[in-house]
Amino acid sequence: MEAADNVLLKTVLIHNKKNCLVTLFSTHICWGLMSCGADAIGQYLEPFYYQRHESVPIQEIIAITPEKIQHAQEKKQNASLGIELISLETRSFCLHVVKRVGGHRWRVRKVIFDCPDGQACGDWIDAVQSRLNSKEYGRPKHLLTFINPFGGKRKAVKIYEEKIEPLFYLAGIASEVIVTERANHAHDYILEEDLRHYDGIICVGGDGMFAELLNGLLRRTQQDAGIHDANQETKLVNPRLKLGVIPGGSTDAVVYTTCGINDPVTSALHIIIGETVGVDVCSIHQENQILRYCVSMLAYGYFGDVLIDSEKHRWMGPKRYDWSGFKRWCKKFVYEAEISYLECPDTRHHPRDGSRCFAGCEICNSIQHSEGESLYSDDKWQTFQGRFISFQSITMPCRCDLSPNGVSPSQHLSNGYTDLIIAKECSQVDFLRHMWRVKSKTTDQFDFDFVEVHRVKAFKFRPILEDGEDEENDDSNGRQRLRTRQLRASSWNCDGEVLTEGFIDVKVHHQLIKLFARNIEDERQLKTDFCETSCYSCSARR
Ligand SMILES: Nc1ncnc2c1ncn2[C@@H]1O[C@H](COP(=O)(O)OP(=O)(O)OP(=O)(O)O)[C@@H](O)[C@H]1O
Ligand SMILES: CCCCCCCCCCCCC/C=C/[C@@H](O)[C@H](CO)NC(=O)CCCCC
Ligand SMILES: [Ca+2]
Repeated sequence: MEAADNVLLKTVLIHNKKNCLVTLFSTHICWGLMSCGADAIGQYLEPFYYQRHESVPIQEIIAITPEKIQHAQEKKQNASLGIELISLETRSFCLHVVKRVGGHRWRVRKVIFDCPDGQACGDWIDAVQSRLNSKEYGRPKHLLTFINPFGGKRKAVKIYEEKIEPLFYLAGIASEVIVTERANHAHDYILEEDLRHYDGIICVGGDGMFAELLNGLLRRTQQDAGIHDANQETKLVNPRLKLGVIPGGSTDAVVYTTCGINDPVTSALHIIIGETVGVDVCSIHQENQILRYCVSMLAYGYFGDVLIDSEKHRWMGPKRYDWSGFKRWCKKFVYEAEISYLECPDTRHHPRDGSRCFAGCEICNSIQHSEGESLYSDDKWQTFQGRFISFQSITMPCRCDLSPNGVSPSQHLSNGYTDLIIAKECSQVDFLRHMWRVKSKTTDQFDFDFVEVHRVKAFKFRPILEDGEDEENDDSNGRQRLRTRQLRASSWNCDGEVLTEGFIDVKVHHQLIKLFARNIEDERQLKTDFCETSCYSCSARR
C-alpha cells in the first residue's frame, strides 16, 4: 500500500473547469473530484476521498510543460480595458502522458491543470520534472539515431521528421541523427566512434537495420572489454548502451514483438519513458570465429531461400516477401542436415507449453542459467538427422503482420533459450497448412506429425550436401538399387540478413542486451481510467 508520507505535493487545482485534488506521489500522480472538502482553491480538508479519479505512473509521463492560457477572469478584465494582453504569469501546466488507444498502440494525452498562481504552477512543474529526471527511471537524454532511407516503404526520414523529432523535443531528448548512406554504415560507425556521451542507440528501419546496431554494439562492447568473442564458451559482457527501434522496415519483427505493434509513435514513447527489457541473443560461430549475433529468426531452407529471392524484388517494398514466399512454395526444395542440440533441462518449458511472454514475465524472471559452464562437457546433446523443407531457430516469439501470434507463440524474450522448428519433408499442401497456421491466430501451428520442435540452449547445424548413395533400397526384383540424393544447399536468413556459411554453431546468451521496450502488455488485465496504483485515497476507501 502507498503510504501517505510518499506524498510529494498535494493541491487543489482546476481541471476541466472543476476543482480537483491533485496529488503527486513518488511513483505516480493522481487527480480527481472530491466528495467533501476543498471548495477554496489551494485548501483541502482531511479526511477527503476522491469520487472518481485517475492515476498515471511517473514512468508514463512524457513531459510537463507550462501552458500559456489566458484565464477567464483576466480575459474579462482585459476586454473591459479594451486591451489584448497575454497573462505575464504562467498559471497552468500541461501533463503529457501515455494513453493506450487499443491494439498496443500508445498516443500522447494532454491533461491541463490551472493553478492558483504562478508560484504554485512553478512548484508543480519543478516537482514533477525532478521525478522525471530521477535516475531510477533511466530516461535517455542523449541518443544516437540511425535512419535507413531505403528500408520498407522508404518513409523512414519522413517518419522521423514528422512524428519522432517533435516527441523527442517535447521530452527533452537530444538526438544525433545519421541518415545512412550505405549498408553497414551504422555498424561501422558504432564500432569506431566515441559513444561515451550517449544513453542509447536507436534506428528508424527494419530488422536488418536493427541487426546492424546489435552486431556493431556487441562487437564494440566485447572489444572494449578485451573479450575474445570468437570463442563460444566465453561469457560475453552486457553493453551499457540500450538499443531501440522505430519501425521503418518491412517485417519489423523485433519492434512488433517487443512493443506489440509496429507503430512509430508507440516505439518513440517507449524510448522516451526509458523502460527496458532484457533480450536473449544468439551468437553464431564457425570454427574459431564469430559470424554474427541474432535476436529474432535464424532460418535455413525455405526462409533462407525466400530472403535471397526477395532481395531481387526490394522495389516491391514489404510485399516482396509475399511474392518470394509464394514463388518458393511453388518450387518445393528439400534439404538435409545433422542438427545436434542441447535441450532445456526443465521439461515444463517447451515451444508448445502454451505460455505467453508478457511485460514483467515471471518465466523470464525466474529461469536460472549457469552461464560460463562449458556446453561441450555436457553429455545431454541430442541429434536429429534428416530431410526438411524449413529449419528455424526462433529466439523471441517473432510476431509481425505476417504472423501476429508469432512464429513461436510460446517463446520468451528473455528465457535464455531458442526454439528449433523443423518442418520435415512433406507435401507442398502440408507445408502450406503449417504456414497457414503460422499466419493465422487460432490453431497450434506445430500440431503436425511432420513438424518437430525443441527448446534449446545451443545447437550445431551441419548441412549434408554431397550426393550420397543410399544402398539400402531394394527394387522389386530384390536387386540393390543405388539412389542418388538430390540435395540443395541453402543460405541462412539471420534477422533478415543473408549468411552464406552453411555449418554453424549457435549459443543463446541470456538477456545479453537491453531494448527500450516493455514487452507486450496483457490487454485483458489493463484498466486505463481508474487508479490501479495503490494511492492513499483509494486505500482509504478499500
Ligand atoms: N543507405 C543505405 N543504402 C542501402 N542499404 C542500406 C542503407 N542503410 C541501411 N541499409 C541496409 O538495408 C537493409 C534492410 O534494411 P531494413 O532492415 O531497415 O529494411 P527491410 O529489409 O525493408 O525491413 P525488415 O528487415 O524488417 O524486413 C539492412 O540490411 C541495412 O544494412
Ligand atoms: C499461405 C500463407 C503463407 C504465410 C506465410 C507466413 C509465414 C510468416 C513467417 C514470418 C517470419 C517472420 C520472422 C522474422 C523474420 C525477420 O527476421 C526477417 C527480417 O525482417 N523477415 C523475413 O525473413 C520475412 C520472411 C517472410 C517469409 C514469407
Ligand atoms: Ca528466448
